[in-house]
Amino acid sequence: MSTFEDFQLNRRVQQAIDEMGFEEPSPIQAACIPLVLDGKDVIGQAQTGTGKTAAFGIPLVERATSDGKVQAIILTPTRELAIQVAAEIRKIAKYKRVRTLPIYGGQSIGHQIRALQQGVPIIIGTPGRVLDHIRRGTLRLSHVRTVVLDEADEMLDMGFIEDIESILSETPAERQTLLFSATFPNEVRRLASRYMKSPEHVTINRGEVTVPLIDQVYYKVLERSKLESLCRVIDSEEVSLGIIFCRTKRGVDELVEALLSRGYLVDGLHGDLSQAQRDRVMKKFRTNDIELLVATDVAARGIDVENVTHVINYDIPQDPESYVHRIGRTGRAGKRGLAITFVTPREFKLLKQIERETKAPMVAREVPSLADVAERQAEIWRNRILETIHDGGLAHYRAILGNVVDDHDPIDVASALLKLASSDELRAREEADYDFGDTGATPGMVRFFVNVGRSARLSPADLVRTIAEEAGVPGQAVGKIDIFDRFTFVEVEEESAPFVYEALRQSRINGSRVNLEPAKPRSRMR
Ligand SMILES: Nc1ncnc2c1ncn2[C@@H]1O[C@H](COP(=O)(O)OP(=O)(O)OP(=O)(O)O)[C@@H](O)[C@H]1O
Ligand SMILES: [Mg+2]
Repeated sequence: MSTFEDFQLNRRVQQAIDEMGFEEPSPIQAACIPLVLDGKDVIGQAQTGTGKTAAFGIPLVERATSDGKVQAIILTPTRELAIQVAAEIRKIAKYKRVRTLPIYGGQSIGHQIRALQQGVPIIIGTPGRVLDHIRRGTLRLSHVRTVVLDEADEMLDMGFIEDIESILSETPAERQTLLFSATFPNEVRRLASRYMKSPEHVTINRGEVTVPLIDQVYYKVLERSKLESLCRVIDSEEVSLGIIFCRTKRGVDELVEALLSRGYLVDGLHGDLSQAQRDRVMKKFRTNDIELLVATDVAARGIDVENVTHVINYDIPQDPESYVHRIGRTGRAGKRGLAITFVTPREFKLLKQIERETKAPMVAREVPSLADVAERQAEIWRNRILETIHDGGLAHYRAILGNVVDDHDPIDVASALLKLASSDELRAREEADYDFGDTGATPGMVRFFVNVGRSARLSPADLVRTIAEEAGVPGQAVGKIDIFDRFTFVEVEEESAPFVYEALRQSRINGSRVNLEPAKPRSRMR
């Protein structure tokens, strides 16, 4: 096992690394730091969250001198990543006092020009803005010794390749070129040789591209019940910090709206927002002022936020690479995480392809019923209570309780406090927001119109039993059944009606589609 001392770094660089709390180099750092210090070209591949930034950042800072010229340029695919990489390198450079500067679109160019005039040895930028400065003559790369492409496979992909080539052509031919990513499709490796001189290939994650600390599960969902499924999944998980990925910007906006109106602490991130908005959202997420970040793939690569517990692919990613990077926003730097993927019937093939290519099995899970969610929330609260008792320090609160406990049953007192603390999260199920109106049923019952495809071929008795099973309610809760011609009606006890409704509103029995809706009184054919 190596230590950072083995690299015999400048005392002030070592001091900064110590202060960052890095005790020993991660495998990619152990392998790459000596090579980069040596001036070699490197293609570095290691799993998400394993310290690739410092693997190039440390040697760049170590080698930087103060001659007022740009010595190193790091290119990233997104503005957020440029900002983050700049922040990490600034920490490494804290005592050696090497200047760094992020330059990216959406930020005042004048401000960047003034900063560049001060002479900055390490620049971190997005390709578009870097090219902009080159064309204005405000950024000269003729003394660059090292170019880093972070998320290299993405940078050498269609959307960026021309810009990258233009930028590289501004740098000296004898420069050092470094490529880093968690994924390197073969065609990218081949392409990369055009820009590099006999590169060293460092691959840490042999065989497995995803991080073993990330548990991976999937839920089969129907397109139209996705939102409901998402809420149930979130409610039955203890999500302290999560990222939800959507395919489109519009999808992000719509989901943010829907989740906000249901009381979740969320905000959205995508490329159509102003830079000020993007900065504000990222800041809220990093400081845990929101619990859920809904984002497009703009947040899929490189973003490092501490303690992200869950990544949810609300829309399944379009290729295995995107999957690897998205789920890699959790399970970073040795922590555990859970990756959840929603898959609709049409997308099932894609899921299997992702599973095959990442060689990481995903475990199937059932979307929890409302009863499951209620039980999970009760369990979460019970655990919170036990932890609070265990942590102690309750004397102050005991004093506040005063003689309330003398005059009232302590269980009543505790229950009242739970009601207050859970701010209605645990409200009784019969109080839930289900008003089926007058369905013309026997008192105490709700009458549903059931539409079952013919191919299901169920006898009335079987239908009643199947409905109860699907909804997870007692058999006797689903009562009388009337069949008039093609129309089937069932009566369900009021208390069980929401479960039956939620479970069978749209589902399948024996492979045949079922549709259930509250009956209208006049359709009661007596
Ligand atoms: N040697 C180390 N010891 C402890 N923590 C480290 C070490 N190196 C890096 N880290 C921390 O680990 C986290 C992940 O690092 P980083 O963002 O560089 O990962 P990455 O490999 O670039 O991931 P991705 O592929 O997602 O971009 C960061 O918070 C970083 O500060
Ligand atoms: Mg990274």
